[in-house]
Amino acid sequence: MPPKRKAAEDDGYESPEEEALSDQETLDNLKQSFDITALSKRARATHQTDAASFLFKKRDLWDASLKPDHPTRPLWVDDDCGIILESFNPLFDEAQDFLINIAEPQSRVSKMHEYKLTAHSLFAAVSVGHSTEEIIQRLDKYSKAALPRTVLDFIGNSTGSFGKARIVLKKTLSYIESDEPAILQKLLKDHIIASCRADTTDGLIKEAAPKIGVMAIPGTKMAAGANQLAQPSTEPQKAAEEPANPNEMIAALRDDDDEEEVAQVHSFQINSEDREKVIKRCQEILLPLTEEYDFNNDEVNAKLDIDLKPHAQIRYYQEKALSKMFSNSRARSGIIVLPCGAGKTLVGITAACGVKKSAIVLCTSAMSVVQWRAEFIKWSNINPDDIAVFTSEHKQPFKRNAGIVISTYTMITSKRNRSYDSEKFMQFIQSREWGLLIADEVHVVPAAIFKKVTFNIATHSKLGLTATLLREDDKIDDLNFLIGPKLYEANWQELSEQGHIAKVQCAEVWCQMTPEFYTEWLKPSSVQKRALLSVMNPRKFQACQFLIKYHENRGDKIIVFSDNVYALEFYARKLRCAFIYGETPQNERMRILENFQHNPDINTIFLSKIGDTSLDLPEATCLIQISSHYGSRRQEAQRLGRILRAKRRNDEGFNAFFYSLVSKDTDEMYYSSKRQAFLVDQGYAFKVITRLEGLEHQNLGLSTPQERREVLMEVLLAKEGDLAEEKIAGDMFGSKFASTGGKMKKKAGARRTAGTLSELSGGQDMAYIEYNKSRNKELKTKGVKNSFLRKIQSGYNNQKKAAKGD
Ligand SMILES: Nc1ncnc2c1ncn2[C@@H]1O[C@H](COP(=O)(O)OP(=O)(O)OP(=O)(O)O)[C@@H](O)[C@H]1O
Repeated sequence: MPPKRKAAEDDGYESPEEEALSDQETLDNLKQSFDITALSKRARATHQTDAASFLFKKRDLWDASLKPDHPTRPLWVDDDCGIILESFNPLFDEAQDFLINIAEPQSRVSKMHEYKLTAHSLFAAVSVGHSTEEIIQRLDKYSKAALPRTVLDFIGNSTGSFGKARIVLKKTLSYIESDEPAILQKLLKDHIIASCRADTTDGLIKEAAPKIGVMAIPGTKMAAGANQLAQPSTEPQKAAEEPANPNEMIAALRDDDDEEEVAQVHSFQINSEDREKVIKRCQEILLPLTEEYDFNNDEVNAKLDIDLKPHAQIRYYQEKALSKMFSNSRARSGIIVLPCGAGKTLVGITAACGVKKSAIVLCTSAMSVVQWRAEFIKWSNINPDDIAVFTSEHKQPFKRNAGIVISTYTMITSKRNRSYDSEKFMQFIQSREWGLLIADEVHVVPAAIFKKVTFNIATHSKLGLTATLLREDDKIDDLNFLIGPKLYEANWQELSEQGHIAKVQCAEVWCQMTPEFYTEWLKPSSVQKRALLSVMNPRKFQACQFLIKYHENRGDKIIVFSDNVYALEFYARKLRCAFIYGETPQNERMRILENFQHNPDINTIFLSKIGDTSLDLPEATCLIQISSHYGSRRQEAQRLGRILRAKRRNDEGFNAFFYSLVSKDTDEMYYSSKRQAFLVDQGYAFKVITRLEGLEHQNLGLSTPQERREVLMEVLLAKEGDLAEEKIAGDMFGSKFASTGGKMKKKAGARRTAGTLSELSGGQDMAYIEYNKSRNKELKTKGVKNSFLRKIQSGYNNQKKAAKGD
């Protein structure tokens, strides 16, 4: 055996010699690597000060540059712009608040969070007011080691060119605006941009810059605007939880007014029809424009009479997200990422109340359109007649000068077979300017579709809403250009700890295939046939029936999801439950959903993938997935979202349950771990249940060989149509994903631990997280009614005062 290297040279990575270790040694080493005491011993032997640093590749570099007080600092930055943040560090909260502004969260498991600095994240950082110096200075403050040269260069190069110029509409005319005239001169040297110039001014247009709104005021308790970030609070979490007194904030603004000099802003006008061309060109020459709407000064478009109702109190994270959009009394286009059920709809409605101009909301399905309309009426004082719904069933525009249109991407973009009424409605949309476009579930919208949307809708600002900025086809970056940068992304675990979304126990239940089904599965056949055999596995059926009984007895309301409609119908009929899929008429859907919500005898419903998104069923507390779409992380997260909004989430010890039933030794196992990757990155752990205790003593369906053979025969005789993916009218994106065949970006696999059902449901040593009820109450009672909107307005009033020279 070759001599082993000395411990002092051991860098934690295998050398060829080490690969030759005997099996026993490898096993011992493996055991050791999971033993924290052994890790510490090993670290001491190699003269290291902590247990983990030797695990990182760049140890030598970090050894040389580690700061003397590094244990008190919360993060590591590697030279590929990766950042690892310790969530147990006392500076965690403020470091996290900062990182969320400048970097992309990659993974946020319980002890370590991973971020990455990207050109887009730095662009977003600059667009919400961070300077290059501030980013470097704060990153250095939190870093355990000196920042690598490559990182400094990357930040310098990216921020040096990003966000320096913006495209704004003033009185419906388009301007390129900047605080630095040199930037505009540089742009005008480009012949394409120069050819799009519309004004004949000699030089540049110069005017007083608008006052920065309340989000940028030092000492503001709530907002996470630029200045607040520049001067971090020592109690960031507290700051987030306690809504500020609006009067104090307005006073702070006034004090501020007296001291500051009036800054200048420079601009030149471009032809409105050349907007896209200029935006594209600026991206090509690495001077991308931010897009902002000066809605307060838009006197051309009619004002929309809309405000939040007094009972609407936006939560701190919703306000944080919105403050990124409205931080200088203008509406900045971009994307807000909040977990499913965290209230993206109210964020969109609040944005519409802030802009107070006609707005258009685009959703992925007609069902979401209905829900958006209901939410507008619930949360805002808008006159219902000012909301026009544009779907295949409704095509009546609003009558007054300003209003809201709610529609689907399909209605706006598909030209084929448009009826006369649809054509008329489209003309209505195309003939006017919109203050705000809200793009719901924006991650599913293909770039080509979104281009059609922007072509059809002349809008001053765009707000994209999503829970998972994830696409299996890796085209997510397109959104940065089509809508704008990501403005905010919330932390799922934090919101669930605070009771805004439910705490969920996730489990993967392995179901052995019955011999006769597995024999068929092993035979050469189509992917779809094998998939159907896996879903229709009688043991999976029994597991599903058992879990339904178990959870109904606990008082849960259960949604069973199946992508495969054949299986959906079979399971639902056999278990005498209602089911909804694409072809279920709207009124029947509503009847089933209403019964599920209010009828104590209807506790389980079956849904096809039409229920994946936007379905607001706060009664649901348990979710069972029997068939799903390949390895789609997006679908897994969205399905989980159906129970994150559980009404009972603040009951003491309450947990929602998410089960994925997987037929053992089939493709389902592979896809299941892929699907879980995103949720694992959000800090969820999946337990694997290999045996459902008590299942054998239950009187379950498909228990006789005769019954099982019959089902097998049915499956084998299933027609092509029964195997095919469900096509949903209005869901133009589902088929797109089918074409990816479940292929996806390489991502970390799921973290799985062994477990039993009783452990999950609290029978054994499950550690329930007790929701802090009083804190949630406190959040509610201390919320300042419509304070956010008042702040937008107060920022504007101060701006007007400044302009008048008050
Ligand atoms: N500030 C708030 N105060 C009270 N209830 C709220 C607030 N924000 C959201 N909710 C409620 O939370 C639930 C979930 O909100 P919503 O449907 O907007 O979630 P979502 O983020 O759009 O989810 P999904 O991505 O799954 O569509 C709704 O019942 C909504 O009324």
